[in-house]
Amino acid sequence: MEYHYIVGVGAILVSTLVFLFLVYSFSEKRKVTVSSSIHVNVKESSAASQDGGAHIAEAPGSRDDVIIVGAGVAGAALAYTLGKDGRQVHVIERDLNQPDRIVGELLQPGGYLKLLELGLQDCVDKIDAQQVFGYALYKDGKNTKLSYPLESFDSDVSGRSFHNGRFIQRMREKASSLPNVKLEQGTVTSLLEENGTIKGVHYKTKSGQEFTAKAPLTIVCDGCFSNLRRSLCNPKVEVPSHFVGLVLENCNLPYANHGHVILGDPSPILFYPISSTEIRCLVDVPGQKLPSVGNGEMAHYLKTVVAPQVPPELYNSFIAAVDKGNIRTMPNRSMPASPYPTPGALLMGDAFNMRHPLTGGGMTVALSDIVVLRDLLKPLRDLHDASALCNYLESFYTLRKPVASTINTLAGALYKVFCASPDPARKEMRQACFDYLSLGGVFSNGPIALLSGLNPRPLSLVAHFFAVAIYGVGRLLIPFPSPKRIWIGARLISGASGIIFPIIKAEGVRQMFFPATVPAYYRTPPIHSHH
Ligand SMILES: Cc1cc2nc3c(=O)[nH]c(=O)nc-3n(C[C@H](O)[C@H](O)[C@H](O)COP(=O)(O)OP(=O)(O)OC[C@H]3O[C@@H](n4cnc5c(N)ncnc54)[C@H](O)[C@@H]3O)c2cc1C
Repeated sequence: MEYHYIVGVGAILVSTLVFLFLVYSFSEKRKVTVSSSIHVNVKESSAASQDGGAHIAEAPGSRDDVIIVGAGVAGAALAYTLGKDGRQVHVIERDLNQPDRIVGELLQPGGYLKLLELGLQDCVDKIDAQQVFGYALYKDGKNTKLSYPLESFDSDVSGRSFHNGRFIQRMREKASSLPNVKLEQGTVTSLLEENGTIKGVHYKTKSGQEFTAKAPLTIVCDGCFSNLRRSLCNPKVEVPSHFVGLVLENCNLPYANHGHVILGDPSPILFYPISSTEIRCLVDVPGQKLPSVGNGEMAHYLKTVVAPQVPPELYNSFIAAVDKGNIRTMPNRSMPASPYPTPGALLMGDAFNMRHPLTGGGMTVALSDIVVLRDLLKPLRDLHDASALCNYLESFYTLRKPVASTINTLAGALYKVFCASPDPARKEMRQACFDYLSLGGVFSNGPIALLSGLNPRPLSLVAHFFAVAIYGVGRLLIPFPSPKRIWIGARLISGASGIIFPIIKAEGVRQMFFPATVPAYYRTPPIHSHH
């Protein structure tokens, strides 16, 4: 064990030094320019303004400061936050009934800290939410427990898992309890654009009536299937896999109040509690195509391929859940943030940025972004000077990066490492990752602090990622390196680089590692805003 520790510590040191050197030389060579120009995709959004003619009624009482499209996790939290800061907020949500979905059920402790900062922590009360204290990781019949480093926090600080719809309903109620927040049911059909500035939205109520709502700032939070983001960003969506969701009843998790990740074949299987009596199981199915639920292929797949890999304590409940037949699926989408800063509008939540849900990071990123935006908007009394505001808010894209890019990169990289592969180098990397985390101490605390959002630092992420790779190589080469082992080791390192560097590149090297060198970082609030 001691020898493993020494290899591990050496691996961390070497990886940090090598990475610092690489980043330094990369950033010297490549001057990444962050465009400060205002880019509006006029073609797409002008269609919106054309039909914004006289036949559509203007919503009554439109003295709103902010329109929020969508009252999901991001929209509801944002509505409360801006409402509390005294803004007149108009939220338009397609369906105000309690959602029933398999997404957004595990809030990492870092996300809970953001709820605290926003004063929304009571939204996880009274919904039978379960505290989560860490993860259990399973591979080939072995398992290891990874606790969140929560020692220095109050006892209420932990992860929370719950029914997503209950959580959202609590946040919607809380937002609409503020007199200056108006929550309305309606479907936003398009953005209202005039000369490159977004002035509001067109929306339809359930009865088919069409309205226009106007406000100096429109924040689009219409979620992962966003229809409205097209004119506000360059959406490059990838769908590496799907999650298949089941609810297990009448069983206990091997580690109570922990998430369980099975490093399965072909890819990971997750379990976590969503109430005092229910356990969510999410089975990752790689690729674009899913076995059909309708014709029984999915049940067959779950019983023959997945069930044998489920921990024995959960096996019977897993089979019972498949037999019961309430099988839900969702695409696992990932999309780096790539906004066109547009006067009068902003994207937030999944409409803006997505990452693989393996690490349960989506809500934490959304809530963390809301804190950044709230702090930026706070000094502004008036939001009417759209272009000055847009210019100022470009700093948002850099200020959010340390947290968002760490969580995003970890999700993408961990998903790749955790998938089974016939390639011996990838197999070594996966095993090295499991063994590295099993070492405990700094080897598990560092990565779990990243995953939980408690300490999301990009440099720490890269250091641990390459430490895992170097640890894997060290074990291959010590004590007897053979040519074959050297070859596998070299492929392991190149494979690891091939996983993480493209993700970091998409996140933006400079914004991620040197945010203070991005000019927009220093934008100050516009001074003269006219009323
Ligand atoms: C399978 C899966 C599992 C996940 N698990 C987790 C997890 O455990 N932990 C975690 O932190 N994250 C998880 N995520 C990610 C998380 O669900 C999202 O990051 C989060 O829900 C984003 O919030 P949002 O407000 O952007 O979108 P949503 O919560 O989806 O809200 C969007 C809202 O907009 C409304 N809307 C859409 N279009 C319109 C329109 N035109 N007009 C009006 N309203 C509209 C919708 O009705 C909806 O209420 C998971 C994602 C997936 C796919």
